[in-house]
Formats: sequence, C-alpha cells, structure tokens
Amino acid sequence: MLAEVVVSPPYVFLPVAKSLLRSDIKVAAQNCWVRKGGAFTGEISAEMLVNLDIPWVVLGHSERRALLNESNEFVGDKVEYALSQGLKVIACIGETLEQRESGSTMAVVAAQTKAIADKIKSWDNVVLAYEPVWAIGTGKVASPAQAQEVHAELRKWLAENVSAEVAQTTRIIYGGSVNGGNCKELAGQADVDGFLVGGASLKPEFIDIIKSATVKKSA
Ligand SMILES: O=C(CO)COP(=O)(O)O
Repeated sequence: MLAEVVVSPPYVFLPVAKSLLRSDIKVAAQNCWVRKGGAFTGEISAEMLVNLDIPWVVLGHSERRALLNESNEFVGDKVEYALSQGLKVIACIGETLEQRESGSTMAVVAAQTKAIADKIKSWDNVVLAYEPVWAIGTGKVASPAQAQEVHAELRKWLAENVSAEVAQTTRIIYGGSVNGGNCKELAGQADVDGFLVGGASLKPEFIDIIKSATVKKSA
C-alpha cells in the first residue's frame, strides 16, 4: 500500500508548496478559524483554504491547545466546521508529561476525542493524530509499546463510543520525535497507521519515514 503524504507548512507558504509538490502530495494548513469567515482580523477561515484548493487542515495541535488556550470543545467546533466546508482534518490529541505520570493519559485523550466525536456526524475525512506533548520536538519518542497502547485504546474508544466501522477505518497516526531511525518499529505496531512528523520532515530522512508506511504489521 502506498503512503498518503501531506505537507503542512505555515499558511504563507501553502501556495508555493502546493505549486512545487507533485500532484499526489497534498498540502494542509496548520490551523483555521472556528466558524464561518467574517470580521475576524488575522484569522484564516476554512472557506479561504477551500478557495485556495487546500484540501487538508491540522486542528488541535498541542501548541495551540497549550499556548492559545484552545479547549477540547473549541477544537471540536473547529473540526465540525472545517468538515462542513469540505476540508479533511488531521485532529491532534495527546497528554502532557504530568498527565502521563499521574496515570491520566487515556482519560485525557478520550476527553479530547469525545469533544470531537460529540460534534461530528462522519469520521470519513478525519485522521486522528496521537501526539504525546512530552515527545513533540524533544527527541524523546514514545516507545513503540507506549504508542501502540494508546492507539489501541483509542481504537477501542471509537468502537465503543462511535462505531466498530469507524474504529476500523479511522487512521490513527503518531507524532512526536519520529525520525528515520525509529519510524520502522513504530510503523510496525498494529494500530499505528502513519505519522505526523515535525523536525524530521525537513530532512532527507523524511523519505525513510514515508517508506516505513509500507512496513508489515506485527499483528
Ligand atoms: O508536533 C509535531 C509536528 O507538529 C511533531 O514534531 P517533532 O516530530 O519535531 O517532534
């Protein structure tokens, strides 16, 4: 199976990235406004992205949750509106180190996922990105077992709270210090369906990460 590759530069580089990339490699915005566009100076609406023929948007990145105080409900609203405009969404969830150490990882990611599930009717155009905050840009990647454990729990959550079909078909990708060296083992985990890559996407090893998507699953 070929990997689907989506590149998500800052807004201002979207048109140039789109014009330079092969047509089978799509682009994603890193955010968009929560509702219909209007007098929201400085915000980029879902409609604007659609007008520019940008098919994907990343929503709920941990930096936006933490630094811009985006709540679970706000992220859910954003996902709902972006989908309603025809965008495909990479919805990010993940726990902080403090939350992991206190044993609340699953409660945190389930609440983040529920806030999205409560708002949307279809998961067809949603990719769920599990990004433990402690692993983003830190060089501390989740172990394959840690990633698999959360991905499997998320799939179970989807099966129990949305539907068995959605659980089976929704891609759950992992993000946080993925690189050319650790991607194969992570990709081999049964419930890891791909990656959200930061730093390593700017390096030649991004090719190895893309290729790892074809790794045979261990289960
Ligand atoms: O969150 C990420 C991308 O937005 C992950 O970043 P890193 O791969 O650099 O850890």
